[in-house]
Amino acid sequence: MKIEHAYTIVTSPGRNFVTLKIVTDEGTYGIGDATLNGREMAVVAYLEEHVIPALIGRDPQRIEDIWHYLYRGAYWRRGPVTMSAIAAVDMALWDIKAKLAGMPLYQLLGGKSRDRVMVYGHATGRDIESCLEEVARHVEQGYKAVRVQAGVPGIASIYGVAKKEGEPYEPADADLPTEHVWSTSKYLNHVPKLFAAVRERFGDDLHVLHDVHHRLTPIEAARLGKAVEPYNLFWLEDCVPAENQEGFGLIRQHTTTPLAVGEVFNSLFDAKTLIENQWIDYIRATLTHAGGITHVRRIADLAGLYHVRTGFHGPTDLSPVCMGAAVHFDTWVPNFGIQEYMPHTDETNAVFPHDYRFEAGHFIVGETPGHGVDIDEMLAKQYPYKRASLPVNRLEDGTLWHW
Ligand SMILES: O=C(O)[C@@H](O)[C@H](O)[C@H](O)CO
Ligand SMILES: [Mg+2]
Repeated sequence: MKIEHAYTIVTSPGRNFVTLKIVTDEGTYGIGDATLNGREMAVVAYLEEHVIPALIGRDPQRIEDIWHYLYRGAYWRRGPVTMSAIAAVDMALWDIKAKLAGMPLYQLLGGKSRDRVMVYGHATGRDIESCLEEVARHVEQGYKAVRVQAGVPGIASIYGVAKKEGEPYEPADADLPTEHVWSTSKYLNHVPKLFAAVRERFGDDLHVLHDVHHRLTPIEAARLGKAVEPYNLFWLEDCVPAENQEGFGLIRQHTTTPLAVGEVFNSLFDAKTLIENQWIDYIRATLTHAGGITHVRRIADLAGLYHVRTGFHGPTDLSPVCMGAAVHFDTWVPNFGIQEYMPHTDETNAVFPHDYRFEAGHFIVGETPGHGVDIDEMLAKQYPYKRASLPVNRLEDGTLWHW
């Protein structure tokens, strides 16, 4: 069996998605998600110019060999563009292998470790009261876990909170990056009040999460972790940027609030020190950005040795292809923690028909052979690419510098 052709499909049914399709000489095909929010076309060029020509004629069943061929063959190791491109190939090849076996992907990985996977949704609001209403709406929909992000008095707009009341939070900006003004002191004073209000209204059982979006220093994050301890967070996410991994060691000395990190990681080596030192509790690397199933499986295995569980990134800026593959992975992986879930728009769901489903705060994996997600290429053509970016923060005096 040979890879006969492969190509990328760029579509924007509400936001941009990049999909790689690999077709074998026997007619079986697989698809992989290659979406890198705000840098989409860099991955398209990487795939089209460098990866696809090297795939033609190879045996699609040799997933492990192709992974190492692409990783080592690039010479320039790691990086989000490279690893997203490799991930898309890997996801498509696992899709093909599972289709050839006539099995849903989770069966190839080792079968079910659980019947359903818990997800968390996003509640955001301009202020505490409107945020609590959004939490209530999620609870009514059956969610057992909710990420809670509210506006802060004195900060005009905050990344992570919906720009318009009642609309879902959209991570990307149209066109070029917007700039936000950030006040660490106002934020740190406000977050404990938000979680006090959440516990007061919803009681002890609801799992609550919070994302800091890399905006604090280690000692500031330590203070926040301590301050929210009474409210028993499921996790505190990306409380500091993770390039300085020892920063997590400092945070750890001060708080028992569980820590999650890794949505911007693209390899095992970004997570290795954090895991081996038991400085984190949840690893958020995604299949799409960290080299696909073949590589994320290695991260999960290392994590399992140190009691670190998975909590994969699952925003709207990853396509249903990634979500579908992730639900199979989550159903199998022994050290599963939770899965993030931001529902896609109806337009996106129509372009990417899929068989995973949401039920009572969980995802239920499908039984279709492969990862269970397809793409309607005719429909995809109706939504041309639009440039998008992620915003930046400045401190109140205009300073952009912030590790
Ligand atoms: O809030 C989150 O963790 C996500 O919205 C990420 O910021 C986004 O997916 C980046 O592309
Ligand atoms: Mg995040």
